[in-house]
Amino acid sequence: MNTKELLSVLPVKSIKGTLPEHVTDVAVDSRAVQDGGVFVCLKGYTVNGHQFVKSALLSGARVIIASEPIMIDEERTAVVYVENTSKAIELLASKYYQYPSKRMKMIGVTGTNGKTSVGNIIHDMLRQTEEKAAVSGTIGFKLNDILYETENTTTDVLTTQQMIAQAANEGCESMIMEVSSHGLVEGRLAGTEFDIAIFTNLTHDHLDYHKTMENYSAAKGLLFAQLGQQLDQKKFAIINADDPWSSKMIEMTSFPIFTYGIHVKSSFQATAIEMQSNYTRFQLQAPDGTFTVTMPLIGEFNVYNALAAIAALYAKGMATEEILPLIANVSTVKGRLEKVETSLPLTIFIDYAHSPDAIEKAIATVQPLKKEGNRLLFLIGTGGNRDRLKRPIMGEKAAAADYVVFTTDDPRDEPYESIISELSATMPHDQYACIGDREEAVRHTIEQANAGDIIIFAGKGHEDFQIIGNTKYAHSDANIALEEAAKKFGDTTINK
Ligand SMILES: CC(=O)N[C@H]1[C@@H](OP(=O)(O)OP(=O)(O)OC[C@H]2O[C@@H](n3ccc(=O)[nH]c3=O)[C@H](O)[C@@H]2O)O[C@H](CO)[C@@H](O)[C@@H]1O[C@H](C)C(=O)N[C@@H](C)C(=O)N[C@H](CCC(=O)O)C(=O)O
Ligand SMILES: Nc1ncnc2c1ncn2[C@@H]1O[C@H](COP(=O)(O)OP(=O)(O)OP(=O)(O)O)[C@@H](O)[C@H]1O
Repeated sequence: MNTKELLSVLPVKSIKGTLPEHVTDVAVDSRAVQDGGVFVCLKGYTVNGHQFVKSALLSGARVIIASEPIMIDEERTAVVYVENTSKAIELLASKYYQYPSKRMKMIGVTGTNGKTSVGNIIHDMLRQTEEKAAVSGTIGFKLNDILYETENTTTDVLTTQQMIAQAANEGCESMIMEVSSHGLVEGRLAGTEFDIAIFTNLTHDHLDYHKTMENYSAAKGLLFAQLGQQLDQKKFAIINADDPWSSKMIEMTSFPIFTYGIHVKSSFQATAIEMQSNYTRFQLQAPDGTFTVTMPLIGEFNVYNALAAIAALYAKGMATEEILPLIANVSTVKGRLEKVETSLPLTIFIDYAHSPDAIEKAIATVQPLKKEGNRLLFLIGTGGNRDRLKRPIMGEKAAAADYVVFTTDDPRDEPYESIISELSATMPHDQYACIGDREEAVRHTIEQANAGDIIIFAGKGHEDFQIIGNTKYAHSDANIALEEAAKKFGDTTINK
């Protein structure tokens, strides 16, 4: 790209050295710099990117964008000084990738729980219609059925623009993005023009970062503010009317709103909900009529997720009648109350619940499936070095199960003891165990289970690793559970 054109979006303080006519790439990580590229030095939480200029130069950087003095040979590499490099990359990222979000319908999903579920349900329904679509979020970046790994739920601004450009270049008509509150606050969505913004819910999580629920709600609200002010465009907000924070989100935008809910009168309202062990049926009042919806997703929380997804497709221009066969065929989302297929005399679910509300919802969904005389066993862990305030509340919610195993999730540098003692601090009954090592905890859960029992292994969902210290170790709740259960129940026909 022409260097002057790229830099034209920046409020530049000064330039030292001679700018090359063209640059080949833009990078914020010295390890990703291309020969002839630009390296932007970002001050992170852990390290200061200005320290890595040498390594960027070795990889062939021709332009350094910095806010701190850089001592280099300006003959070969120019230094562009700006006030704030984090702000600079917000402007550069979309300029470099040519504002790719304008070429697709962009659907953003925010909320404490349900982002991955709603995003993947919408993506699955669009793919059923043969529409080319991409989805990004906690599970990764899925484009044309290929899944690429990503570091965060909402990736850094440069990766975000690069993914959107890749999706647009490969002919996608739509892209669904999970939008985290961290991503919004840190400008990772700068330059992303959303057409549809969805709010799932707001409950206790991430207060280590946001401190108060007010701050947390303001962060989520940014997605709706980011719909912008060009009111001649066809944009929509889709809001869970049953959530007490819904009015906060509604206040943030002037674009038309579709609400959804079960208890409050909404544009898309579910009534007469019938829950079965492998499907859910409900009556749907939609703006274009009343319909019966049958879907293979279970639990009241999935009724909310389905309503949000139906409303998104409606806002995108489909009639509700056309959407119903799609929701009837939708696949279960990986690691979200996902049943493990096995001939063992146990029902095992793998789930991603790691907030108090998600734990409550997962247990409430599965309890009614239990037969008389059987128990629901619930294993729950939580991450180390993260929101500690939520731990006792998680324990309190987990107590609704008949037997609880408290363990760790990604303990990182935190000792097992503090994690499990805080999780179990509010247990009102004695039917529980505290086992720091997650593998041992999974095996213990199976030891405790009797034929006919139901088990939920929560917190790891789709993840196939555990982070202990700084290392990622391979870990699968399902594989360990099946191996242990096969020993106990003498079953050898494991099919996960
Ligand atoms: C607290 C936080 O948000 N941290 C994010 C941040 O990391 P950081 O500030 O520590 O980065 P850093 O390591 O100090 O690096 C600073 C700069 O130096 C550069 N560098 C670094 C090393 C090197 O050799 N060369 C080099 O150039 C880095 O590329 C970077 O530009 O920038 C990284 C790159 O974008 C993110 O991956 C990282 O997310 C970490 C992994 C994280 O755990 N974040 C959580 C809090 C988060 O964002 N979660 C949300 C919500 C999830 C949910 O809803 O549950 C999410 O969207 O994922
Ligand atoms: N709408 C919902 N309301 C409450 N709980 C939900 C909802 N949808 C899913 N859950 C529960 O929360 C867990 C996480 O769901 P999901 O991954 O869809 O949420 P998320 O917002 O993407 O989470 P994260 O931000 O951690 O990636 C699920 O495994 C399930 O237990």
